[in-house]
Amino acid sequence: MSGVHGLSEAQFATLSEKAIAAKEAAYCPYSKFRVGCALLCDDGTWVTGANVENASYPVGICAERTALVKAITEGKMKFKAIGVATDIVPPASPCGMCRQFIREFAELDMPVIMFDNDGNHVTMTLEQLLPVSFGPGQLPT
Ligand SMILES: O=c1ccn([C@H]2C[C@H](O)[C@@H](CO)O2)c(=O)[nH]1
Ligand SMILES: [Zn+2]
Repeated sequence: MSGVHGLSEAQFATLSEKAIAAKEAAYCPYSKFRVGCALLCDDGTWVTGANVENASYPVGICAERTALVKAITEGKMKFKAIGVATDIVPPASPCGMCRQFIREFAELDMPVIMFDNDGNHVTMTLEQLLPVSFGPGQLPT
């Protein structure tokens, strides 16, 4: 496949647009740190999410897990890429909890594409972000 990180040029452009647009839905009155996430599902559909904070701070949820919970509960279980957008430079990367959450549902070579506020991006595979990871395959059947 031609294009960027295994995605077509059009898919990459849409991932960027959707992750950046998803920031608008953030509920982050405490941190004021908006995060948007877009998932490209393997059926070609898209799911987005944003961070949703809480007056009891630890109860808040990150954009990545919001998007994944939406997708999984819509029956979308496989993903080609995940895009994460923030308002900072250089781009933020998913927190440890989200890396493990993504690990449950993604191949280790799935690209995690992080967009900054200057129109630049950094791509890492899930395995690069979470090496020597623990996943469903390690549990006895
Ligand atoms: O990759 C990240 C990093 C942080 N946050 C959220 C959590 C919290 O609402 C705010 C500040 O940490 O940003 C995300 O959603 N994703
Ligand atoms: Zn997180």
